[in-house]
Amino acid sequence: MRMTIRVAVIGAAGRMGSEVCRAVEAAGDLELAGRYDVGDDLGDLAGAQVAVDFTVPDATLGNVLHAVERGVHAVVGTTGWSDERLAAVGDALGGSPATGVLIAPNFALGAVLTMKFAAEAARFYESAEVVELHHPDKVDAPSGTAVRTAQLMAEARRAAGLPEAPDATTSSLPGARGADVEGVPVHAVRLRGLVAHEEVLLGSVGETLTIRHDSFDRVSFMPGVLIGVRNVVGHPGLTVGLEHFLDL
Ligand SMILES: NC(=O)C1=CN([C@@H]2O[C@H](COP(=O)(O)OP(=O)(O)OC[C@H]3O[C@@H](n4cnc5c(N)ncnc54)[C@H](OP(=O)(O)O)[C@@H]3O)[C@@H](O)[C@H]2O)C=CC1
Ligand SMILES: O=C(O)C1=N[C@H](C(=O)O)C[C@H](O)C1
Repeated sequence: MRMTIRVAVIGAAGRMGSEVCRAVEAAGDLELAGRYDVGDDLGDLAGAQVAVDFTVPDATLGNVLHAVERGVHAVVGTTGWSDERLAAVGDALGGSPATGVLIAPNFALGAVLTMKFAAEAARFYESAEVVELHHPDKVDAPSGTAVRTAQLMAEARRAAGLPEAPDATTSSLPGARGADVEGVPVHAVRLRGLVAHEEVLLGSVGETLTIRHDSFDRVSFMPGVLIGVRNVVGHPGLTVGLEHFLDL
């Protein structure tokens, strides 16, 4: 029989954090030990074994370090992770080698598969662009998922020796061609009514391939978050991306 895992949620009053609290409370093998939001003292994280963080890019590193220093595993969905910030987590884990941290830009299983399929397909096409579409209350652009998708595609294109994608643009309004993520243009749409959506566009002469994922409800992220919580306990060190817990 599986032991109950005690979970603390940081950002518990937010859109994702409140959904995570509901999912943890509904899971028979998990116990919601504590809810924390802005201004709260994280203290001992209510004796939790795993802290789940869905806060803001400026707060998440501090929260993760707080957890790791106390030997509390962390599952992190907050975006805005740079190589420097990831390295800081790695350094902290050096002093707490039994602790695991999972940082994933997207916990929706379809979004994880989209990233995988996009990376797989990228080397076969001349042109590659990413469009992400989100609710207008999102504070960062482009989305962490879109940046990761573009990075994976760029890596695959480089490995295959593909040249730069064709683009004859010589004059444009600022932003018209999107953000340049390692040579892959990423476009961000903010629209009331949307939740989280991504389209990967690939093209060669005479054909295009579109890979699209839609999260219509934040409940779509919960199976992935719970997989993260259950697996991070047995995976010491830093894991980036839920795919590593899905045998992908
Ligand atoms: N990986 C994934 O699958 C997903 C990732 N995300 C990411 O998760 C993050 C949160 O998204 P979302 O829930 O929509 O955002 P919300 O703004 O709804 O929630 C964030 C919550 O964190 C609180 N908060 C801010 N600072 C702190 C702090 N220092 N300590 C504790 N709590 C704090 C906010 O309080 P206040 O509002 O008062 O500032 C708010 O309640 C974003 O980075 C988003 O991109 C979102 C969906 C899926
Ligand atoms: O803010 C959101 O809503 C989301 N953020 C994550 C991201 O930036 O990739 C994941 C998902 O797209 C929803």
